[in-house]
Amino acid sequence: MPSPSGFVSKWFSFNLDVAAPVIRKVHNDSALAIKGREVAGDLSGTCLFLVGMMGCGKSTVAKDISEALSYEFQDSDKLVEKAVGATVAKIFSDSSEEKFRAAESEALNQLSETSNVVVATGGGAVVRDENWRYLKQGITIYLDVPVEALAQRVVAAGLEKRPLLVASGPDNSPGNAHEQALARLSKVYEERNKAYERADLKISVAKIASELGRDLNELPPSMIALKASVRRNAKAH
Ligand SMILES: Nc1ncnc2c1ncn2[C@@H]1O[C@H](COP(=O)(O)OP(=O)(O)O)[C@@H](O)[C@H]1O
Ligand SMILES: O=C(O)C1=C[C@@H](OP(=O)(O)O)[C@@H](O)[C@H](O)C1
Ligand SMILES: [Mg+2]
Repeated sequence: MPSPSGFVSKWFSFNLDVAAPVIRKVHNDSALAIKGREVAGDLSGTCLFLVGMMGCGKSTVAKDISEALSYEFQDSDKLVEKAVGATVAKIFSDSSEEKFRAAESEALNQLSETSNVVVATGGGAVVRDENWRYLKQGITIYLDVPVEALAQRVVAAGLEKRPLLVASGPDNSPGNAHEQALARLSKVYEERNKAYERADLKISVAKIASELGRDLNELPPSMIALKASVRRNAKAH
């Protein structure tokens, strides 16, 4: 039978193991809330636009930032779906990418005239010059995530939601779903890298993970949101 003191120390070490992630989350959430209030004062209503590759976490992280700032959250893909009356995948398959891009530009145009909104843009929003006129009405934040991690996430989430990663016509590309997604994402990244760099602020998720000694995929979105919260003068660089 274990001694009472042995039992007590075992009990506490067990509970610390279980509680550590919870404590970290509570700590992180309250740090985000404090920083949110501070940053919201500086922003005075200026919109934030998150840009970056498919799967980098724009939709997830933008929601956390909006809550911390007491801002509204909008996802340009959702606005496009509402305006067209079809899912992104359906717009691509039944109409064309061009139709999707036109509706995306219109959604960004409307969002650029609002205030107190954090916007998750679609990964391709940075490609059209016209869109930068809208994005630059607010502060743009590039969430940079390595393509290897993007491939894991988009395959896990299901590729059907991201038509650009699904082969059109007979697919003769070698490899499994992960390898195919990785190859397509790498190509898209090559084409868009420079456009993402036009953002006012770049958040390297790999760098945050390495500074915190954490795995890239186990970094809570709220922690990324904390690093991505900006001051008004972020536009100056
Ligand atoms: N920090 C994170 N760590 C691990 N997975 C994440 C993280 N942020 C988002 N994800 C997951 O990655 C996938 C893509 O996220 P999402 O926010 O939709 O990206 P985006 O809008 O940039 O395409 C989702 O399944 C989401 O749950
Ligand atoms: O990179 C792209 O061109 C796209 C990204 C998607 O949004 P997410 O970046 O939220 O996946 C969506 O807008 C559409 O499938 C096209
Ligand atoms: Mg999204």
